[in-house]
Amino acid sequence: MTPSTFSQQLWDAAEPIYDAILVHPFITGLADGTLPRESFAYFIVQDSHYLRDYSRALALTAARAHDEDEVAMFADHAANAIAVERGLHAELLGDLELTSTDVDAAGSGPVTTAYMSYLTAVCATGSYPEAVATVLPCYWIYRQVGHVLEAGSSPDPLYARWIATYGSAEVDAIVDRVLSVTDRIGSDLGAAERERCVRHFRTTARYEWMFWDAAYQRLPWPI
Ligand SMILES: Cc1ncc(C[n+]2csc(CCO)c2C)c(N)n1
Repeated sequence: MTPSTFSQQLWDAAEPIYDAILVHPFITGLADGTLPRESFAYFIVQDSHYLRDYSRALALTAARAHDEDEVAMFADHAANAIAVERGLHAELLGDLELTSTDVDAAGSGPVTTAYMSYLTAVCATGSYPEAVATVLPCYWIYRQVGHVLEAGSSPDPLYARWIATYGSAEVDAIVDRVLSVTDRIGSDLGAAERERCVRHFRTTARYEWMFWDAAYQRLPWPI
């Protein structure tokens, strides 16, 4: 069956990846509280690096938009990603007894670097629809994962606090807006560009799985 909307077409292309994320031991460990603290710390440290560059990718996306509401929306989300990095992350790092010096000393890991590089490359050199498709899994997968986790929260108060951020109604409204932009763009895309968008979406959805997996393993650079 042909998907009814562009966002549905994108989601269909990445659904097996999303299903794999839900059963990944990082996610099940957050939910039942068995995730080792060291893996969560790796995640928060890497996410601090990620959010700095994700924010810049959103600013590049904003610069490519033509509709001024969309310019304002992506620019606002770019500023918000920095605010999260400064607020929630600083607080969680404090609870983990880590500082911004530790974040800088750890540097960006192999998966973080690959994911950030891909985001930056597409948002800087691709079309506006390609940029939107590339940044979308970050929003959408976190909202869906947030909802699944929110249903049972976590016996660990630190993990419960993190879960509450992404399972919120505020995140729902943000993602709904981005999805309606995606569907608007999709209505007049040619087949070749549509296919490029599907590939970008699938690639960054894969990076989302790899990001959880790297944190679970505390993956170092191999050399
Ligand atoms: C690896 C990784 N992927 C997605 C998010 C979630 N996220 C980051 S910024 C944003 C909205 C725009 O400000 C959302 C939903 C994350 N934190 N880390």
